[in-house]
Amino acid sequence: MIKAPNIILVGPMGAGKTTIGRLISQSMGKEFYDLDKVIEDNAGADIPWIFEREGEEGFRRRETHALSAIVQSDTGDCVFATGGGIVMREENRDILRDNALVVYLYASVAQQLYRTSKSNHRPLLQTGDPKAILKKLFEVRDPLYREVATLIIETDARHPRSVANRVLDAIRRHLKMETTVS
Ligand SMILES: Nc1ncnc2c1ncn2[C@@H]1O[C@H](COP(=O)(O)OP(=O)(O)O)[C@@H](O)[C@H]1O
Ligand SMILES: O=C(O)C1=C[C@@H](OP(=O)(O)O)[C@@H](O)[C@H](O)C1
Ligand SMILES: [Mg+2]
Repeated sequence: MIKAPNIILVGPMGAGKTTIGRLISQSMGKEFYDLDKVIEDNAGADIPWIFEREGEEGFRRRETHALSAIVQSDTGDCVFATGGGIVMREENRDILRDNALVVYLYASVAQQLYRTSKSNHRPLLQTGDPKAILKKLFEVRDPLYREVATLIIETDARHPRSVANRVLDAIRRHLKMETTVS
């Protein structure tokens, strides 16, 4: 069995990072960590509260601290789901590139909008037109997701299980290629 590195999922809000991360961790028999949950556990408060009391800057500081603490200190290889803004800081992008096999879950803005429409747990989408906000974020972040990605998986028009299977197949192909080349 080829020892897989940490698998880290990146992508916009609603791409399915939390959902798919849990599914692939079960299939791979690995621990699953959702970085947003780690941040909330560390803070003893939920993300809307952190944004409210410490601003987005305070949340980003917590996000970088959680990422570096959990990814670099981790002993076994795990599956991590990150928050959609993880790629905004260069130091986060360096940590991702240096410590993981990064999977970019691509979703169109239409799908992002549809999949986030029922949740009010995303502060960035509570203050204005969510479609316009998601579009603007996507223009800035899509190139950054591609910069750190080892693999890119399309999620539109695919059920979570189908996306998870495609992620697993792509990881297996990548790791096999790596061992044959090295
Ligand atoms: N491939 C998919 N097809 C349909 N719905 C999805 C898909 N992936 C995730 N979802 C749904 O979209 C919502 C957001 O998923 P989530 O995993 O929280 O995304 P993220 O962590 O990337 O923001 C959830 O209700 C989830 O069930
Ligand atoms: O895109 C972003 O900046 C954010 C995405 C959220 O995670 P999900 O991508 O899991 O919704 C969460 O980290 C926070 O609300 C900020
Ligand atoms: Mg999530």
